[in-house]
Amino acid sequence: MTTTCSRRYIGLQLYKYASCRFKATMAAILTPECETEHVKSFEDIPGPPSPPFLGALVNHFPFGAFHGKTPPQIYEMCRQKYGDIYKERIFHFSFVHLFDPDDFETVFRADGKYPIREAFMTLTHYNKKYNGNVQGIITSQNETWQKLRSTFQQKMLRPKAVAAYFDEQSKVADELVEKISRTKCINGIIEDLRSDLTKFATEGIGLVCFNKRFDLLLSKEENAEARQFLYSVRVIMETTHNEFRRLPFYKLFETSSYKEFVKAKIFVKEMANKYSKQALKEMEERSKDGTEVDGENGDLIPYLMSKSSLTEEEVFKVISEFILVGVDTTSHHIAYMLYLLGTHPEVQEKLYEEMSRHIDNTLSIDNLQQMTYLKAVDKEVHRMLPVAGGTIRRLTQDINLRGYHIPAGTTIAVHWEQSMLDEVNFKDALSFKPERWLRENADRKEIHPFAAIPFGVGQRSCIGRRFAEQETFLAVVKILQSYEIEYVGEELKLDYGVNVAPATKMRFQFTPRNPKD
Ligand code: HEM
Repeated sequence: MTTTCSRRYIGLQLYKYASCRFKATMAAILTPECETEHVKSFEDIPGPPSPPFLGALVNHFPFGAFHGKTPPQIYEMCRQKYGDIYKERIFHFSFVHLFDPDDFETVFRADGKYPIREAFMTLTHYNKKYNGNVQGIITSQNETWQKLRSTFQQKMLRPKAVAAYFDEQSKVADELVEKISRTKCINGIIEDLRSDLTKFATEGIGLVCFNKRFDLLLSKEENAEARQFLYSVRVIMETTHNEFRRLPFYKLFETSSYKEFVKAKIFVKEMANKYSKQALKEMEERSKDGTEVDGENGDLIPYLMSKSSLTEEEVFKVISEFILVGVDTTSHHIAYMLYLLGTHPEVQEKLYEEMSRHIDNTLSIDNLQQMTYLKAVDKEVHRMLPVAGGTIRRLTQDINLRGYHIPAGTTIAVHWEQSMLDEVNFKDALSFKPERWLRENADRKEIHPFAAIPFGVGQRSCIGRRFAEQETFLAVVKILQSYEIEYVGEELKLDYGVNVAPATKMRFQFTPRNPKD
């Protein structure tokens, strides 16, 4: 009885909290007319000099204030100077930069029916020019985006659909462990784990997209297609990043870097098409045996190609996007998790103890679900070393932020990388403390729900999240089952491209838990 009452009480408090927040947010979105006179204009928002035409881009030129600085250094510099909101103009686009979780909440709640995120401009342009303007989930907007998103989401975010890949992903994780045991030198050291983690994540995407293995981890034969594929992904990501802060000459004529991009894109597209068709053929075989194809038995893509209202071109497009955004994100995140575990032996030991308590012989989905410390470690890794430092939204309606009027059409940059390391939001923010995420920790309630959102929020948040989590958990748990790990490389440096990548070699020492290994 007491428990029921206290649950009701907590429920009521949560409801009050949520409705208060909602009212406050709505007030920020829709300011009554009588209050608008106190609202400052968009022009009043402070920010770095943005001279005509090039705008704030000039700050990145040699002798400019931002030259040679990393994006987080630039954001921090501007934040110190202008506060928790500042604006800059690049060409004719205005960007408003935000750092406070309350403001993130206002922006995401104003997302509307079709949240707009205009990133990957080179890809959008490529699709217009070379792909009959068929865009994927990442590059499309409005109704087109909604149609793609809702069709894929129905299957990709369902636990059952993700669980269907567990056994195969588990085998890939075993191969990663085997690869580590074959590669490590006599003293257990692997000089750089990054390429094996990329191969591991590529296998993961191969499974999700085509139910196919590329055999990249253990095969002794050189796989030329895979090599070309990995190279192409790199070219696409690098060009996408580099072109973002350049004049978009590629729209007028094909610059040499854009030509490379197109070549790489065509390669990925052809590969995606080839394997999608193979997967479809296999599905047809399975259907003949009477096996049901429902998109939840590891047959997601063939299902979408044959049973959804999407065209083959649309499905292929989305698949090639998954390949682009699903490999580096997951592999970098696993690298960061191993890095933080490898530099915090006490956390590693606590995680290993939890694993020993939950896993008997073979690792199952239920085991993973029960491991609360593993999930806390994962969250804390995302907080300290996020693969994506933030996201952007183009406002679909006017809002007020921090007393300023922000008109619809403005692009907002939400910098959660800064909010996640801010002492205001997290006690002892620069320390790796997974315990802060445990339910029994009273401080957890103090964490603002929008302060750490590494997969984004709302309808436009990451659609591959569950796959990425399952893959990460499998890799880390299986490695720790066999080895105690220590990071023995140089101080970690980061490379800020489309994703935040480890720029230093990921050098680890693997000490077998069982001395015979
Ligand atoms: C650790 C791994 C990953 C991280 C941290 C991550 C993070 C993100 C973030 C921050 C966004 C933007 C969210 C927003 O704007 O609100 C996003 C979008 C997206 N992600 Fe991921 N992601 C990961 C793995 C994956 C994987 C494995 C896939 C594919 C299987 C994937 C597919 C996508 C897609 C398609 C979108 C665009 C969604 C849309 O626009 O509707 N991601 N991801």
